[in-house]
Amino acid sequence: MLENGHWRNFELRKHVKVVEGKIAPTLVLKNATYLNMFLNQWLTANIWIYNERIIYVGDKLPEQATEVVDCKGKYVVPGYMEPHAHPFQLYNPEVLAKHAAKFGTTTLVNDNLSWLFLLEKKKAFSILREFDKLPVSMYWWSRFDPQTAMLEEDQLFNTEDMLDWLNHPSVLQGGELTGWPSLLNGDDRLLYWIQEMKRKGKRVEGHLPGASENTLTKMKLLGISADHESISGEDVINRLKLGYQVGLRYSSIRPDLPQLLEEIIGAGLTSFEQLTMTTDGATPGFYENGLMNVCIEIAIQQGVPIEDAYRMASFNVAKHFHLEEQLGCIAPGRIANINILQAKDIPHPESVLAKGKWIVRENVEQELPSYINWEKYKIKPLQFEWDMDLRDLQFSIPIGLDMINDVIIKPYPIQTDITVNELPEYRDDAFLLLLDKKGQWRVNTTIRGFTKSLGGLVSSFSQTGDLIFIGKNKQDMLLAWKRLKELGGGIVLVQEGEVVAELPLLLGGRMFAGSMDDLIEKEKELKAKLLEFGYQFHDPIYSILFLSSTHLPYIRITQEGIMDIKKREVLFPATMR
Ligand SMILES: Nc1ncnc2[nH]cnc12
Repeated sequence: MLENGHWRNFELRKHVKVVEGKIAPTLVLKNATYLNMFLNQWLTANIWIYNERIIYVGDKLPEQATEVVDCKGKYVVPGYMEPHAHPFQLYNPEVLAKHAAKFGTTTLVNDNLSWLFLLEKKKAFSILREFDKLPVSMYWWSRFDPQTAMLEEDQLFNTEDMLDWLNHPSVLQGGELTGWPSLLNGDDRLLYWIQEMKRKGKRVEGHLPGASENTLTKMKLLGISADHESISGEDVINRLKLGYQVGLRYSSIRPDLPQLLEEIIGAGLTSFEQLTMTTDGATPGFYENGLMNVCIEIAIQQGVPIEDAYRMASFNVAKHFHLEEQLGCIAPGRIANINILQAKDIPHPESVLAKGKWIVRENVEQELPSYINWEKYKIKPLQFEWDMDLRDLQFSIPIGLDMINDVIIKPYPIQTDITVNELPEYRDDAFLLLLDKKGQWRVNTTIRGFTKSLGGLVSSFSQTGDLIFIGKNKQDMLLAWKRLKELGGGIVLVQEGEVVAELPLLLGGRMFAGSMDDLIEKEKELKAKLLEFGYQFHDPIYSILFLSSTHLPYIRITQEGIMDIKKREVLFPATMR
């Protein structure tokens, strides 16, 4: 069995016997025109697979094989790799992996932040092992900071645990480093973690939107390997120049890939070796047609040479993470993650193999079992042993949160009377409350731009797992809370005393327990309702998630209180209940 990308000695001996004709391959892809990454050419060969591994690629055919598939006239490429997944965006990592695999993305390199909030370290490591059983290759990051102001940050981020995380064989990178300002300001603990990561030969991902040449240079000196925050061709080229690996983003909040490619190609760039593409944790609806297959299609359309388009979503990713002996190419010894295409320039595979297992076969999806027993990890519907009431809905502070776009928020002086039970529709303000999931504290303010008329929203999906309430009407907000408790977590919308939309998140209050297709439908309904009630932007799920995210400007609502991001100062502390 494949464990962390390695096989046991006796299995390696067996693999050699397959080449010697003493053991039959489990699958042979005959007459396959495949993209050879080392020659950067399409070659024709027979690809022998034994269980999870590619054993032989060449002219010979075995005397026997369990299964032979004739690939004449087809094109065969390595399974696609998403280098930068946030696998907890309403979906859960298992469901995301299965969905991605249907479209040919069979490796995900995943954010670990939600594990830190959901499970203590031992349990988290145990669930990571369970993820090794998926046919999709699942790797992880090790975050260095919670990207919010937390009351008990040291419990999640301390050197002892960090060293265990960065030593973990499934962990390929540190970061993404959203807390880079404190690194620049002299945080030597952070620098130590980064250096340890680099000593292990692993990468460190930056998070450097808008960084100047000066900042990019300093971050390189401090150990940052890569960055995916470019929003212009110039950003991309500035990063490439300094030796960064650059991720071109195509996500629900920043679908920049087409423009980035147009600009870098326009600027004369002809080498794509240092580039990857990422969907950066898009919200479910954005994934309707897949992940990296969609990015490759865009790259081809924008004029990237076809071979480079595939490389950006496979071999370049593997090389960046030092995985090229295992993934990202079709050659002996690699994990059998392989896509079969009907044409070179159509990256949407008609057949997908992951660890040698059919995920899709001639456009027919294969049934996959459930691999993760969430109950075992006590990741289940939320239960609240406390209640809330009108006393929690007291608003008096003078500063509110003004949404500039999906994720940028500025402070504003509140000029509306917010001591009332219902805020009038002709004022933009809505009540905003962050309520401790354990019922100990609360932070009350207002928000502009999220809704014009919605009575009440509650969400247990949030950065820290605490509850976010937004609404115009206190009774509707209380009813939303009541429904959330009945459901055991999720997002609930109430209008004039009626629940008008709900999205149950029964796995720890932050992840959907059903299929990706159902989730996509539910998210669409929720979004349509929010637009109806005057949500002004594109991605309400991200707006909710990032309300507490201190890596974004200018003001946030956190466990500590209302925070001024630039000054790193709590403007109005949380109230004890
Ligand atoms: N920093 C971040 N945290 C969580 N989800 C994200 N999606 C994109 N960036 C993210």
